[in-house]
Amino acid sequence: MRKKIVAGNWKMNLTLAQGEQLINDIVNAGLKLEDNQAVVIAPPFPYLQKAKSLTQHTEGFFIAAQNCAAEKSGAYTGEVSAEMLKSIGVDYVILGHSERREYFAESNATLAKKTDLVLANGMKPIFCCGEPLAIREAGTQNDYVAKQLEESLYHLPAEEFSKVVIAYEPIWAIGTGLTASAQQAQDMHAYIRSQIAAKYGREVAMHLTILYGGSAKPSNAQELFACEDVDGGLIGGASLVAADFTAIVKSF
Ligand SMILES: O=C[C@H](O)COP(=O)(O)O
Repeated sequence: MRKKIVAGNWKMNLTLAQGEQLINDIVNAGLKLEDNQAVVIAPPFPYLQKAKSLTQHTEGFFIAAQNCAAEKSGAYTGEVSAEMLKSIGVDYVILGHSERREYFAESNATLAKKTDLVLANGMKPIFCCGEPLAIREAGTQNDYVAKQLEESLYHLPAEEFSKVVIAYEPIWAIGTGLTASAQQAQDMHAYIRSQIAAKYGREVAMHLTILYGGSAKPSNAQELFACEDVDGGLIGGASLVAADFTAIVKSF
């Protein structure tokens, strides 16, 4: 059975005290997760260890970093390496979020390097892809996303690729209140799965977890998660409110 994930990407929000409160509220919400369901919390770097210690005894909870360096180690002031993240117990690393691509000029080639480092350190990448509005309006979103996957991931052998989680996040839906319709999400997720099947075979594609991200909230999560190829969500704004985030988790 495919792994289902609801991941909360806090982005650059909350103080440590607020984050601690939020995690405690989520952990104590009495969520009943099935064996194939996971909750992933992605706080800012300084809170990762705290987040780990608050969640490590709760079944089905994991921690993600929001980014990592493209180099292994050395004179890169301000950077955080994959090895460092592994050493503090991080499970997943979000890579290629559209905000990183746009504001920090992360290219598909850079993301290929980051993906390799995350995998080499025994963690799982949550690899983000998705098109801007102009591409969606031009109707070329499939080609755009296919290129992102090809240039950052297709160098991986099947065994390594199988550890990757993909998050489809149409940029026009992120933080805008404009959610992709369940049909738009399903169409893209099915397309991604078909591309992966063509590259890595049906078995790998059927086991691939593909998350949807972009203004997901309690009122639309159920409809989105009911889609055959949508295996959960990467949640931004709604992950900062315990009641909203837990309601989304309950929509599995
Ligand atoms: O990583 C999360 C996505 O960017 C979605 O953010 P959002 O739920 O605030 O639209």
